[in-house]
Amino acid sequence: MTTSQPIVVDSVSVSPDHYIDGQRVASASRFALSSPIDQRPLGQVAEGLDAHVEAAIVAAQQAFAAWSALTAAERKPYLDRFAEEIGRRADAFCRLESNDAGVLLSRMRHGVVPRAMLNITWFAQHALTLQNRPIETEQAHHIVRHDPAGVVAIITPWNAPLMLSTWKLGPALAAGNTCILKPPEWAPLTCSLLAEAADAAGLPRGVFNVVQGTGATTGARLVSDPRIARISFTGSVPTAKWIAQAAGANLVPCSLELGGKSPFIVLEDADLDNAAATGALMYRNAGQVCLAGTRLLVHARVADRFVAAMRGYVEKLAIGDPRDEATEVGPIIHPRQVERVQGFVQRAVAGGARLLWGGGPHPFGAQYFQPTMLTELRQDDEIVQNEVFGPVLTLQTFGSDDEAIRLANGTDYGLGGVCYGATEHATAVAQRVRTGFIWVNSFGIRDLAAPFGGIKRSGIGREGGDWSFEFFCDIKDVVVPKKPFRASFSQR
Ligand SMILES: NC(=O)C1=CN([C@@H]2O[C@H](COP(=O)(O)OP(=O)(O)OC[C@H]3O[C@@H](n4cnc5c(N)ncnc54)[C@H](O)[C@@H]3O)[C@@H](O)[C@H]2O)C=CC1
Ligand SMILES: O=Cc1ccc(S(=O)(=O)O)cc1
Repeated sequence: MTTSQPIVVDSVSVSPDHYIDGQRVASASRFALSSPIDQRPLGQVAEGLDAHVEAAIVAAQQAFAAWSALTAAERKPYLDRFAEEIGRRADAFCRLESNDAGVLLSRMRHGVVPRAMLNITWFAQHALTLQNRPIETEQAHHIVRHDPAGVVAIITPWNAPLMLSTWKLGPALAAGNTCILKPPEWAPLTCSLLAEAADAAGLPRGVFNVVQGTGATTGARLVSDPRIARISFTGSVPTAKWIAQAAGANLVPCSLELGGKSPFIVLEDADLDNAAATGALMYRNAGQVCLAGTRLLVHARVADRFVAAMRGYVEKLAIGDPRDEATEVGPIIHPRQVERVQGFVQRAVAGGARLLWGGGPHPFGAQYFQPTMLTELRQDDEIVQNEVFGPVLTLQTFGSDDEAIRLANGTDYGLGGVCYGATEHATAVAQRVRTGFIWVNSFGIRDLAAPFGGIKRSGIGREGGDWSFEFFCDIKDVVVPKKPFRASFSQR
């Protein structure tokens, strides 16, 4: 089948086809893509059928022999070139993701594209440290090897497709695996451009493959295949449960980075203005950020002052077209998500919650929603317990540290958290919150060497630094005795 006409978005062209074994592959079946900015149609994207998934697995298996045989040092120049080719296309990446996912163009430029490049180069560099970690004991010399696992399936969500795909691809490829990326169907374009960058960088064919398609068909087929050695998934809890079952059927390790309902604690001794400014940041990406602190827990004695300060910041937020440099909050990804967000708010209000601000659609357009804050809530309310994944926060008050921690830990999620207060006090409270990470008097400080991931319903496993490689590698201990070994049944 001949390749398809490119999709052209804001003068940027990108292929809507798969990328398998170094070739663009069209599909007889396609799905429609539209922009969250203004609901205009962007084009038709290839839907991965069984034959495409099969071809990608075969290509990745064939490429594995040569790619895995290279040393990390030999793979590094390929990956550095891959990052360079991403950088060369920076403007195109920014425009595509702003148009298909609704991410701010300014954030793409200053945050996401540099981070995507670092996701590739940092892990290529870190891989060099893996093969030289002997363990010496009196008895033996242990050579601890990090061997590539095989063909890796990478499944990513729509809220940060470029960042999250490269966050997985970087370590997976640096470890010597070959990869099949299944991009999010609501925002598939930057993943397609990644294939172009990989191609230009000269990554050997089959090392990196992209199979577009919906989750229930293409994604499900991919993760159910026993030839897949690892599944790395970021997305929702229901999908994670499905994937974990498919992985379990084949005994394939899977890494699951899921949603959150992270507490944002404001202690009585907090710098309230700073805390309020950070609070307003939780509306970034229209609240479609897994790690946002969406449950404001504020000491009762400072709650009024905190709310007044935060209201001041929220009222100034510029809501609009994400391509406009001045915009701070863009659209919600899909009409279905807008409905979902509105439903959460309506049910909360019907159940007795009070709106502090927002609560409905924003006049800028059909997929824009007002930054919203609800209060007068019970801990078991739906809106307190469930991830909205939209610009909707809740506010509860507390009277003691113990109560703050009880509320903070009182959901099934455990991804992140934020704690504002006098540094020593806030640090002590933060350490009692049961999550995978928590920021003290700050938000969003990240280092690729640090572990990232959640507990409870927020996921299984950690990404970042050594943790990524522990997942993507088969770790092997080669034990070489220091003294001549002689078999004996009495040996301990
Ligand atoms: N912990 C983290 O780092 C992050 C978590 N998320 C979570 O992701 C969710 C939003 O993303 P969505 O795209 O709505 O999630 P989703 O779970 O519906 O989809 C995520 C990806 O999984 C694919 N998929 C769906 N069903 C599948 C199946 N049966 N087999 C294989 N693949 C399948 C989709 O096509 C998509 O590529 C939110 O709940 C959010 O919290 C989002 C970003 C980061
Ligand atoms: O929404 C998911 C998400 C967003 C950001 C990051 S990171 O902190 O930049 O690594 C991870 C996951």
